[in-house]
Amino acid sequence: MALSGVSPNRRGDLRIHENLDELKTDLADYIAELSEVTVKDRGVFSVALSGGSLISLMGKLCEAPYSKTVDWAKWHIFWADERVVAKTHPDSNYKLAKDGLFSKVPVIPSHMHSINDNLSSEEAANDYEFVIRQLVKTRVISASEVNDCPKFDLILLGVGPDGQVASLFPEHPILNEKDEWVTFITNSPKPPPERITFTLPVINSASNIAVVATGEAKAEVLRSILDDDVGPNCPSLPAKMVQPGSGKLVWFLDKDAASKLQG
Ligand SMILES: O=C(O)[C@H](O)[C@@H](O)[C@H](O)[C@H](O)COP(=O)(O)O
Repeated sequence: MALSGVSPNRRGDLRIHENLDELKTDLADYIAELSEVTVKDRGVFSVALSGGSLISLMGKLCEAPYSKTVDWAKWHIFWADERVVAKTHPDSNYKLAKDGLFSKVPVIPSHMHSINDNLSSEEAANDYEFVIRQLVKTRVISASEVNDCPKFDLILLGVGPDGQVASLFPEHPILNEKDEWVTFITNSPKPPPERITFTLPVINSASNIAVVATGEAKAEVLRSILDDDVGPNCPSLPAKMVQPGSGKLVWFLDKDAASKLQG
């Protein structure tokens, strides 16, 4: 595997790549392997995605060998955050993932669990939580052994330059949400304003979390998130609050994004 560095970090494993091509290959290998192991174990693979650059960075999954070797029919796809717009709108994370990935591989359309785009933000969040609850009952999504949360097999996240993950933004009161699985915001600092998002307890209950960040514009915030010496000064960076209970956390970075990390 062409990596310039794989090192354990107190916030998870850091995989730092020489260039985007290496990162894309490593990310595709990682997802394909988790899919294989999980399908063998549970018969399904529940994966939740964000939007942004993550989707194009996952693009190799649609190429050989992954396009043929991954058991796409066993995937159940969710959105860790979604913009409350029509599914056909250019801002839709569902549309981004469908156009960029899932229209190119044989996933089962009914396994793409997108939000109901006919509802208000609040209703869409409640409805999405209900959908997830039903799928926990039928074991499509596992249940956490330690709390009342769903346990997704894999949650894939990007990071904003402000330390945002999913649609959890710095200083926002929903960072303290403990009871809901899915919540909503109507004042996102990044447009569009209306979004639904998984809450931190749901993200942190996943079996595996992969955070993917590339480019120099992310270097400063990644230092605040990952380096121990700057830790205490930035307590409310959402990406820093991604700390799985018993699951595994892996950071996929390119060398520009990792350029300010000290340790
Ligand atoms: O809907 C969204 O806005 C995304 O889900 C968001 O959480 C994204 O992942 C980050 O903002 C990073 O985006 P980039 O990788 O494009 O910088």
